Amino acid sequence: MSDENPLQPPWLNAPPVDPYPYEESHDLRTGPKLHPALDGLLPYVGVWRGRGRGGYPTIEDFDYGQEIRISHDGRPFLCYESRAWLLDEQSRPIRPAGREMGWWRPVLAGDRATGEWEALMTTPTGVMELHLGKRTGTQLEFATDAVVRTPTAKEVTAGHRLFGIVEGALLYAQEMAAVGHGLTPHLSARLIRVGG
Ligand code: HEM
Repeated sequence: MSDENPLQPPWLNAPPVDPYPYEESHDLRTGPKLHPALDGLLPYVGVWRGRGRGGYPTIEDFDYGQEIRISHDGRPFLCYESRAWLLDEQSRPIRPAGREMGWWRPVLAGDRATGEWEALMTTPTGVMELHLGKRTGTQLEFATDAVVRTPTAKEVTAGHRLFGIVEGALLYAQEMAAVGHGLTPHLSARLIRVGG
């Protein structure tokens, strides 16, 4: 065992680094060139805003607003960021709701996209879903291969998500198996492009 303090390594005296030197973008007109393996999901890259309706057998139905940003940095994966908030009857915000961060990864054969995708999606409520999916046209269907939860998270055991681009809008429907129920709808929404 070294008696060196791991928080005081000898290289700490090296010069400081410049800010992160690479670009990422949700706008295909700027930033790095989209990796060709992402071409199939090119219409998803952007910032989206819209409304959705949610529910579950155990809770009251609710309306929500949502923003989703799908971006890339030139490498063969997409970054997925979502924030949602609950809406009252006048579409005024009630409170923040689901947030999610994820990575969508095309499965490659050599350099070429196969149409199959992998996704890792994480929530601040302690749930991490690992999805396997397939693209058909601009439609993307994901189903969980595994769900990992922190000890205090709600019991989520499976998920299924369908994404599509319909007349320029992003639509999705999300089902989950949770708190003793099998796969049952939780969310569906329609978002329009507001950036990118
Ligand atoms: C647009 C994003 C989302 C919104 C607006 C949303 C909204 C809600 C609302 C309003 C509830 C009722 C409890 C509460 O008021 O907090 C709820 C419960 C729940 N949501 Fe979501 N949710 C979202 C995303 C997700 C995601 C991504 C997951 C999967 C990990 C998830 C899993 C659950 C679970 C397990 C419950 C608890 C059900 C129960 O205990 O009966 N939600 N959600």
